[in-house]
Amino acid sequence: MSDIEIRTLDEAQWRESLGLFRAALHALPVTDEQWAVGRKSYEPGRTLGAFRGDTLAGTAFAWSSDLLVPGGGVLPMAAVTRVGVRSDQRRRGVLRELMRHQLIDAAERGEVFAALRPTEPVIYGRFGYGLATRGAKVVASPKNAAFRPEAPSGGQVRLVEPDEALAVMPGIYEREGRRRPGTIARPQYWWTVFYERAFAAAEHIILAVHSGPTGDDGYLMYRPTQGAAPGTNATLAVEDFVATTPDALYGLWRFLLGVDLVDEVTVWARPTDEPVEELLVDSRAITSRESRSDLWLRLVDVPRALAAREYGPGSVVIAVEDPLLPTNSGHYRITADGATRTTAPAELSLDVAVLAMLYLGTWRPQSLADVGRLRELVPGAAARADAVFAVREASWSGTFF
Ligand SMILES: CC(=O)SCCNC(=O)CCNC(=O)[C@H](O)C(C)(C)COP(=O)(O)OP(=O)(O)OC[C@H]1O[C@@H](n2cnc3c(N)ncnc32)[C@H](O)[C@@H]1OP(=O)(O)O
Repeated sequence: MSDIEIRTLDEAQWRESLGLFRAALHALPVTDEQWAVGRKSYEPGRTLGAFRGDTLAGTAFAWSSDLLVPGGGVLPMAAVTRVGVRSDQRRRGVLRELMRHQLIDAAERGEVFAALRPTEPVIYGRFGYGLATRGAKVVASPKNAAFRPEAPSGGQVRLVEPDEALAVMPGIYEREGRRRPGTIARPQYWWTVFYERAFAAAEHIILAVHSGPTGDDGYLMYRPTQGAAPGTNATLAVEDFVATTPDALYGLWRFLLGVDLVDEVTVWARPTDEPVEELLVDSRAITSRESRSDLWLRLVDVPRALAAREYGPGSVVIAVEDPLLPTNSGHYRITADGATRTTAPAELSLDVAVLAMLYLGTWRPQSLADVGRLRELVPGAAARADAVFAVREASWSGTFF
């Protein structure tokens, strides 16, 4: 019997919970001024507190969001964040209780997925989360970045102030930014944390909106950093880059690489399959492309999740093990026509966290079988599953939370 009690925290307790989370990340508590904006980022009913006696020992939070899956379906998802346990309460099961309650709560709300971005990759696999998308950090040197004559010319780019940004960017994101599997809904609370908070603190951020033939269709948010030594140029660090049409995407790249007095442009987490180098006469103007972890996914309702996505040719029967949410455990037949429970013998056997790694097509079943993450019970089944789970373009999330 656990000595930890999990309760849903009310509004009066949110600030203490945020203080605990920030302390877990070695940050100071928020000031009154910061809290005036920060409190607006809390969705009611979704902050959990773990109590040992009267002590708030740990906390976990989630926003109601959704996930776009291969084939275009959009299903409800808990976007989990602000997870922390007091340093003097650690490694005594507080996180385990929080995760268990949070997943049961998500299931009761009808959420098909939960997702997060961990501080450390070793933490969440045991709760059924797996790395489901990867992103590319792209670094460019504008000095050598001459564009090929056939590169898309792009439309108009205009710099905007915070008020206009907040009026147009959420709409652009929903209309234009949700095409790839792995992209998630950004609730109003998200815009509060990532934009309103930065605007209120007068942080140095620049916002640029791209317009094409049908209106606003992309935008950038970046932070310029002045070089430390006299006479050195700035670095532009892009943190949010939204565009779906190639014209908006490459028009924004053209704008970025054309800003004066800049030595380096870094773009955080673009999809891994965008050939930016091919815009340029000298492909080495893209000085590095680093693959990074993006979204960690948890299938909360495995039957609904499997039934929701589209599949490639072939068929395979998988056995899924989910000790934390045992109703998910069982055999599923997956074919180009869909996925259903079955009593047929399994050909592959895997943990629910490994299923999350396959679900958006980022990892091939065969390559995970090769490293022992899933078991091939029938020879050739993993290779068949490669074709079944394959996706047309790389899945990607691109939203930090
Ligand atoms: C989505 C997000 O918000 S990510 C942010 C996560 N928060 C942080 O990183 C802040 C700093 N760290 C912390 O607050 C805590 O150490 C936490 C939340 C990571 C872990 O909380 P704890 O209460 O100590 O975890 P708990 O005791 O429930 O551990 C559960 C299991 O995870 C393991 N575990 C927990 N944290 C870690 C870790 N950092 N590294 C390795 N293993 C870990 C435990 O050993 C235990 O293993 P077991 O399944 O073999 O028994």
